[in-house]
Amino acid sequence: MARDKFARQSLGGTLHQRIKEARVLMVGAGGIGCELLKNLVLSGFGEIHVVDLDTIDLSNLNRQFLFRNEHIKKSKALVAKESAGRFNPSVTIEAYHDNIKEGQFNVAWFQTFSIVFNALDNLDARRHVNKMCLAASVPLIESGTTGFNGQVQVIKKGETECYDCTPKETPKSFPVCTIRSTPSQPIHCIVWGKSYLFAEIFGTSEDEAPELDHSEDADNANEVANLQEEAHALQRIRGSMGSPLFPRLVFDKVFNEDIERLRSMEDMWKTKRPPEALVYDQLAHQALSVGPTIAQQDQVVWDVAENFAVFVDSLRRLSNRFEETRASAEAGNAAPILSFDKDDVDTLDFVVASANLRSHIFGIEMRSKFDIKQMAGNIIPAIATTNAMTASLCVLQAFKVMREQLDKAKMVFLTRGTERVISSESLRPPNPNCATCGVAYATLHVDTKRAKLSDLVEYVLKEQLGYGEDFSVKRHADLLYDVDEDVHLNKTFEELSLKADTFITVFDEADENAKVDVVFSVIEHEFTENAKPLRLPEELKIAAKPKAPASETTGHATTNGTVPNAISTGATNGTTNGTTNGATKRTASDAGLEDAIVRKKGKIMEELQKSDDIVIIDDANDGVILIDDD
Ligand SMILES: Nc1ncnc2c1ncn2[C@@H]1O[C@H](COP(=O)(O)OP(=O)(O)OP(=O)(O)O)[C@@H](O)[C@H]1O
Ligand SMILES: [Zn+2]
Repeated sequence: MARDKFARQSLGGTLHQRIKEARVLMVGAGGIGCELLKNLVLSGFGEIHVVDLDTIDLSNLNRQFLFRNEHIKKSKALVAKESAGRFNPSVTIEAYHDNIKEGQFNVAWFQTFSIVFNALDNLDARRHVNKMCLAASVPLIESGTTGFNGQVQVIKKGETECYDCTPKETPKSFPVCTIRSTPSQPIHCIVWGKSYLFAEIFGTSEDEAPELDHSEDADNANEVANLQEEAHALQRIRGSMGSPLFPRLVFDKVFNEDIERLRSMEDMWKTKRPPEALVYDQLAHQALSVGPTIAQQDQVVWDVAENFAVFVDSLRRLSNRFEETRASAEAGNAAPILSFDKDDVDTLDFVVASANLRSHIFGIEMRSKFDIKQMAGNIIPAIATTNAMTASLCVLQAFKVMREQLDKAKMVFLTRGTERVISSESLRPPNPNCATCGVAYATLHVDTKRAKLSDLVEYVLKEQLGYGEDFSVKRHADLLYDVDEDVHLNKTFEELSLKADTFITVFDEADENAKVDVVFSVIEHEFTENAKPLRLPEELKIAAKPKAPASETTGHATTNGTVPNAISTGATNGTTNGTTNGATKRTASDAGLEDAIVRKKGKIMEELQKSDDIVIIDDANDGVILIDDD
């Protein structure tokens, strides 16, 4: 019996053949990627390319099941290829231990794929692949999970929303004054412990902390100046590290002196409870009865004396480590710096105790070490089941794209706590004002040694594409040309470093009928000597910019930078989406099922017609699986 008999029966002859001939790209071989690669291999996708820049970590093993203990520190992409390859020897897997943003993965390379799968964990890489798929006109299946939530989005140039069509939330940050002067929640005190106190004593200065938002500094200039002075004073105390007085000096500064100064600013506390400074000697006395194992009790909330004991002890542990690094720095190594790491118990204990002491001062609820570890490490637990379900939904959506049934493809959500675990929404059309997909993509063949910017401006843009006088040409934010900036016109592409795979964007600034922005990707090309040294390889028709303002997006896709993708619990809208009433089922011929099987399945198909839920039927007799997720 042919190995792929059941796959063929389940998928239908046409789709099965397409899958076999497909060349697909999977970016990211982590939590979703491992599951997805297994699914792709077992579904019989003919050629799968896997890109991942990372190596395997111990913490990946609980859910990234293509990896085992012996693979730690090895390339994720290469090990994933090795492990998944064994599931189906007729599938070819190519692995790249590299960043997808590298130049070798250019538009021409993306164009060689039938479909691309994103299994990434960050906005930047996701946005990059989104743009490359638009430029290469390849469909993209975007996915992400966070805890129990998952999401799959089908993106096709010109037909659906792209990843950038709905704005994504940037990582959470807090105004400096909230963290340094007026905390009101445990997270404010945790960020203070981690990004201010720990950083000032053992690391680099707080200015570099991503959690701190300095945009309101100008409005609070006086207080910001005071806070800077406090930080400098703390750095002076850092000089006495190693002395037995060090814990007392730090404690008195941040939990007493600075608090008394804040408390004296009466205006600040008219509507809030003023902070209450702590006294070192009092707590030192109470802490005498605290047991030595308190720091190991991570599920209980420690009282003030217990937090004090852990504060002093972790400060001592960290100071010793710092001194050791300083000694080796003097021996010629890098300057001593410790960084916060949720898995480094000394740094975690210090942040937990400092945050809780500060919470106590401001009348904020204290938290357990376990909770603070999650919050300080921005940890949302990754759940293997969510990854597995999301990866399978990616493949089901890919089937629709490959059947050329984009109208049936859906944005799919996984949520917990709602009536339906899986819900879906129709794909939306592109947002005409999207800066990523509301533009035209084109390639430009160029002999970069001979072609000048003037060839692009005069010959291609004005003569061939009909641009007027008001337009500008940029590479990222660098202005190369506009009507007032013509200094580069006589320079060659090479002189302007416009090498292969560079993107050049042309912005039409005409008052009337302006064209949409065009993104050209430069492709190095050889021309005969007399020919123009650059040309458009294909005819390019550029649409006019839309006139109406963008319609309000309802913002179902929100992302929080650390969270892998466009997910927010409240927004997945589980119960109202994903109605499947009236969904048409695959016909027998479409499915390509053999006659006998169709007869056998007649009853099941009838059942399917009645059902309005996702159905997966496994027939134990002949192994046929009918999957319907319309
Ligand atoms: N620019 C990039 N190029 C290639 N691979 C990338 C890029 N950015 C992220 N990745 C990969 O995407 C994968 C995402 O997987 P996942 O979200 O499970 O993260 P993880 O690092 O494996 O786990 P965790 O972050 O939970 O410890 C990772 O393996 C990561 O290396
Ligand atoms: Zn878009």
